[in-house]
Amino acid sequence: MGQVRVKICGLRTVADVAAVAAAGAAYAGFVFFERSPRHLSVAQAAELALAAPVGLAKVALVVDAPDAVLDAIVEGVPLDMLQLHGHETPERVAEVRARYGLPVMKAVGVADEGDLAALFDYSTVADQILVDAKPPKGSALPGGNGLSFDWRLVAQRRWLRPWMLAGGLTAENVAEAVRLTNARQVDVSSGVESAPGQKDAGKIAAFVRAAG
Ligand SMILES: O=C(O)c1ccccc1NCC(=O)[C@H](O)[C@H](O)COP(=O)(O)O
Repeated sequence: MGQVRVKICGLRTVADVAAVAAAGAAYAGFVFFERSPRHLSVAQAAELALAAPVGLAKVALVVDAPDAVLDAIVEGVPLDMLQLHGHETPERVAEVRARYGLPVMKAVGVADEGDLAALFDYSTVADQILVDAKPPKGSALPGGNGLSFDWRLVAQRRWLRPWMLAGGLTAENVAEAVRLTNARQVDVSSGVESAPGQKDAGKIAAFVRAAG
């Protein structure tokens, strides 16, 4: 594993999990959002999670999920972290942490300076922060859109909790993103795909190498 910890999000097959593990990524992300081409059922995610080697952290991504949905995911899938990728309030983040006893990563969309205060607010309650590009208005997906934001907005910033940089990262630009922001963790989905929802083992390996 390199110095920068990598999360590959939106895995759909056991072969994806094997590719992520072989590349040396730290986290594997499973998406539970029906409109996404990366959506998994609880049974599908359980199969992938059970195929993950020790040391690869398994993250379940949900969007404004009610307790009943989270209950089913947490009961059915062996997990290491929950990622909240909707409009969950800081109070909801605290509630989810307390209810499930799992670390919670809150995704925060960034487009301009005005979005930075939310990063601080969530860093007081979440275990980690995912600093992602804000989805364009009317976008079908709250994340996984392959769009970057201006990395200079978060360059060299510090928050109270560990954070990951996301949004439009690829093997070609991740080293520059890390250099500019000093991110110690990065997250990618569409940048390691050959088509929406189709992970590419070669792109995964190249991305993890390039992240450093
Ligand atoms: O990936 C999805 O389909 C998705 C659906 C609903 C909410 C969030 C989603 N992805 C979130 C992620 O963690 C992505 O890895 C992150 O937004 C970066 O995506 P990309 O710009 O495609 O690398």
